[in-house]
Amino acid sequence: MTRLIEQAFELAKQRFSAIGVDVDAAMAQLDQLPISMHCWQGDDVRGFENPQGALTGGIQATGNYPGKARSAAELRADLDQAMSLIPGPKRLNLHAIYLESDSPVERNAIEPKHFANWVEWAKRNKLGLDFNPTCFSHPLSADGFTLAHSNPEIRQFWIEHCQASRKVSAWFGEQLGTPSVMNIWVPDGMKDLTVDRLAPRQRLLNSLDEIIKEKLNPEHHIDAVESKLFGIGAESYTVGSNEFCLGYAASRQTALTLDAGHFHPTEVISDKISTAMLYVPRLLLHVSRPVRWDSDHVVLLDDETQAIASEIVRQRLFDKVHIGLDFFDASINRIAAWVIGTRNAKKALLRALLEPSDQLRELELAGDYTARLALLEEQKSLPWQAVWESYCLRHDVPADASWLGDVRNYEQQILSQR
Ligand SMILES: C[C@H](O)[C@H](O)[C@@H](O)C(=O)CO
Ligand SMILES: [Mn+2]
Repeated sequence: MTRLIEQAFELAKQRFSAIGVDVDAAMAQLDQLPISMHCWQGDDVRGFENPQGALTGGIQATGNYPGKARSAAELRADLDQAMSLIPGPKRLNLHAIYLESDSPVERNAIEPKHFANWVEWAKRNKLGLDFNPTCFSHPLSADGFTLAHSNPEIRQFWIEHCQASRKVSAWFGEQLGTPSVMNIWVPDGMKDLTVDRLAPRQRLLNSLDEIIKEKLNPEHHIDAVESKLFGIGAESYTVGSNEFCLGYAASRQTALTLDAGHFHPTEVISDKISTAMLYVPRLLLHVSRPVRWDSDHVVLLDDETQAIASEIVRQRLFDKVHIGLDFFDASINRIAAWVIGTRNAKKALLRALLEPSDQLRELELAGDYTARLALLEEQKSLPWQAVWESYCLRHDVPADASWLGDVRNYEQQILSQR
């Protein structure tokens, strides 16, 4: 098998070289593009603060596949398993509710020490960490408002949670030598007709200003804000809309988070990257798959995932776009969900890196749209898969679907005992 893969790779290399693509350079670039895997796929966004509590905030993990992680140690073991089947660099994106403590800790009192095991694990596995305050699944978010709440005490509680989260995030960056991107997403919104659409937005803006006012070292911590169109129970009005977050990120020069599931069904974030990059210093992507709505299905190697990857590569946005995933599927093996989604995101990046972008750009500039379309379509069937398989072998992970056997074994031996 290995010999066949290497032979196919050598032939593929020649085919790509014939269209001016340096395969070794493409693979080297892929090695510089970590994907931040989201911890919350492993336990249906429950966390370890109050795992029995309800998941609120208008998001939902549907399905009841057995074997979800019940503790941070189990979640780390599951991540180890998933990561061993995904080639190349990875990061982990943590939510505040994944803290570890012997006694209850209020959200506004979280500290770096509550995440010490995660940092140790990340060091051992040479991973960067990213972070998120958790502004949902809590009694003080029960009426659908947090940072935009009309009650100043509740608002202050969430401001303090986000401020405490920034300290945790900056500590991750300092400990691991790579900045932690901290994404602020709030579920604030209204189910029905909303009379005052301005005041909550004014309050959210003031809260965010309060949160980011302490300057932190950008080598350790990056602030990002994530917009949304609607959530379950917040169908009519979302305080942190796209316009709100784009305006906020542009005026405060924070990063902007674009989630593939947070727009109208025919809108795509691949087309938003180039606009946003004109106004904000950085982007965080939540690569996801909406099916009819923000359903957070496992990422496929589909047209939009490819378009997102192509946009990053064509515009050489390697240092400005942070790639994260955001899906939570509880209807299939959760580890397989991570592996499928992350491998697909990486395949899309590799395919984008194997594109003769300069040639295509020249054709476009010359107005030769016929050749542009012809080459774009022909390149889809170039032997990128041979390069992918060789890339997997170099990283000592299964090149083909045989990774599923590893997941099945783990399921039998570990998950079935939970
Ligand atoms: C759990 C995440 O913070 C959440 O999915 C958020 O990023 C989001 O996309 C909400 O719809
Ligand atoms: Mn998201």
